[in-house]
Amino acid sequence: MQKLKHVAVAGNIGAGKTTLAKKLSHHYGWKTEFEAVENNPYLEDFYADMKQWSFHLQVYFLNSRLNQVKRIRKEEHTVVQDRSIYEDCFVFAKNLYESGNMTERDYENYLALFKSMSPVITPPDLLIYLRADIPKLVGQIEKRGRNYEESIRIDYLKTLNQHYEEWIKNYDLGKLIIIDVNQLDYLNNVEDFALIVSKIDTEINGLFSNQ
Ligand SMILES: Nc1ncnc2c1ncn2[C@@H]1O[C@H](COP(=O)(O)OP(=O)(O)OP(=O)(O)O)[C@@H](O)[C@H]1O
Repeated sequence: MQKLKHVAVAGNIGAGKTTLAKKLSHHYGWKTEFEAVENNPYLEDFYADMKQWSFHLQVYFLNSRLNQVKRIRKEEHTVVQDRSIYEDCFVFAKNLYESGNMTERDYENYLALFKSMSPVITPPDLLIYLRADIPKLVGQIEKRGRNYEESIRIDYLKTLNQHYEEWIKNYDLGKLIIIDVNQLDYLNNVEDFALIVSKIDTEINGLFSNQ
C-alpha cells in the first residue's frame, strides 16, 4: 500500500504556505520542513539589489531545498514541506533570468547544477498549489511586515504568478491539488480549513485505493 510521505505546499510570496503547512501538520500529525528565513545570508541583500545577488541566493535555496528533500526521504513520518524545489528553479530562477536580473551564464550554470542534482530529487506525493491574486499577496506581505520585503514590487509578484501558472499547468510529477485562496481565511475560519482538508482527504483516499 502506498503511503503519503511527502506533501509540498506551493505558491507565490505571501500566498499563505507557512500558515497552511502549520495547520496541516497540527491536523494530520505531519512533520514540517520550513525555510529558515532569519538565517538566510542573502535574502536581505537580494531584495536590495536583485541583479547583484540573484545567483548567490538561488544557489543557497537550491542547496537548502535539496537537503530538505534528502531529510524527507529518510524520514519515516509524513512531512509537509513549505515550498518545493521545483519552484526555486522553474519559477524564481526562471523569472530572475527572464526579467534581466540573472545573466545568461549564471542561469545556465544554475540549470546545469539543478540537472546534476536531479537524480537525487524526488517529487512530493502530493503538491498543494495555493493560487492567489496580487491584492491578496500584497495584503498578506504587508500584514507580516518583514522590512526587507517592503521593496517587493507588484511587477515582481505578477511575473512570479505568471511563472507559477505556467509551471502548474505542466506539472505532472504526482498528485496535485489547486486551491484558490483569494476568498479563503483558513487561519481563522474553521469551514475554510475544513474545505481544504476534505480535498486532501479525497486525494489521500485516491492514493490508497490505487494500490
Ligand atoms: N528561490 C527563491 N528565490 C527568491 N526568493 C525566494 C526563493 N525562495 C523563497 N524566496 C523568498 O524567501 C522569503 C521567505 O519565504 P517564506 O518561506 O517565508 O515563504 P513566503 O514565500 O513568504 O510564503 P508564505 O507567505 O506563503 O508562507 C520570501 O520573501 C520568498 O519570496
